Amino acid sequence: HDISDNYAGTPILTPPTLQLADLDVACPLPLDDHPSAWPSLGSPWTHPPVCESSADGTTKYCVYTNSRHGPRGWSIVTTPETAANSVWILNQALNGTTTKTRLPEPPAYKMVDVPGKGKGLVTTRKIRRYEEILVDHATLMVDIMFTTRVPAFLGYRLLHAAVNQLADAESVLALGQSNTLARDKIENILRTNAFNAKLGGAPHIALYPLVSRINHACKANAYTRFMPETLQVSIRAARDIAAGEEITISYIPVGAPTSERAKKLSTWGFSCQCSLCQAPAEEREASDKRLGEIQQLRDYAIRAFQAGRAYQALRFTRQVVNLLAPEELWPLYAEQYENMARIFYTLRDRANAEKYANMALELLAEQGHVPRADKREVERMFAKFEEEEGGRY
Ligand SMILES: C[S@@+](CC[C@H](N)C(=O)[O-])C[C@H]1O[C@@H](n2cnc3c(N)ncnc32)[C@H](O)[C@@H]1O
Repeated sequence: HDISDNYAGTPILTPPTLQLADLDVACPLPLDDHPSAWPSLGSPWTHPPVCESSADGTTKYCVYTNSRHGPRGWSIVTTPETAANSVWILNQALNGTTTKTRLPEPPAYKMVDVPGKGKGLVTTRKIRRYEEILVDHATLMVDIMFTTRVPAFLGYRLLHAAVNQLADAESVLALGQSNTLARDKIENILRTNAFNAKLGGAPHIALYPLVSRINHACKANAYTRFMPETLQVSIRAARDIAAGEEITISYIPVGAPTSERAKKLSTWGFSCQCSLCQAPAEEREASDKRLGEIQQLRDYAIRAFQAGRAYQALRFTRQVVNLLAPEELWPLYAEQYENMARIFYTLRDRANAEKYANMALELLAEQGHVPRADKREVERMFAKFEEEEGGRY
């Protein structure tokens, strides 16, 4: 167990994992491209599946499309089993779950050309901290194993079918393509824009065409939140955002110094034009020094905690908290408060454990990660500590 492994710690864009709940629904039988399988009465899919086999012949991967799902249609490239296990998403939509988020009209954002970055989204009015700016649907999802197991030229055929069968293929085809490794247009679009996600318990990549227009910043003013029950992604403001300001998210976990950031961002094939990456050398050095110190103290705190030196862990964690504000590391507060709660909990200091658990939960609730901060959520957090640290002290 790792002290940083808590539910505040979801990285901002190194795309978080969407874990679909094990729902108790009747599973349709896996459907593939066998001639007897289509037309299929009452099929959840609007097109007959198109399939290819893995190079070793052991696994079939198919394209499944429901062109009426969401604003642009939904295509998945996956195994017949995962597709069968994912039909409940479509049922959820029919039940109205997906449409319950009503965002104010007109939208609070618009797409513009941003010098040096291609397209980007800017706000059309002032946005309050934690306010929801937009909600987007997964439009294309691809099993990660498919990308390595099916021979490339056959794989590209399926990817193109998956996009062409969408109601709005253009929303995908028009996306940025800045990856240097890709040999195919859709592969490039996926490499430039997709998030990691889980579908039916299996790792997939997922494309959210509107979210994909949001550029990266090291001190981002917005963050992503996943809604596993609908596979939607919501973008919320991390701080107050002025009208006309560009909306940004961090593509990598926050808090890394310049050289580490450059290395992580190099997979997107761009040299970062965010304010911190472009800051004068002295400013960048000062920031790197603080970020290095924070990284080190977070590490010390974990090690002290794991070695049973709780008071030392507490001291390091307090120092971390004091260093977060100058670097605008807002996403890390809830995580650090939760760590404080965890340490006090293992020290059997119930009053302080509750105080910090509440501080963490209030932030998480405000940010939309948990439904509310109340006694039940505090008890859930403590039960998690008990499970993870039980018997350690
Ligand atoms: C997910 S897309 C973002 C939207 C993209 N600008 C577009 O025109 O569709 C990622 C690509 O945007 C560009 N980009 C994103 N953030 C950037 C930044 N901070 N500086 C420069 N380019 C950036 C890079 O080309 C990157 O590969």
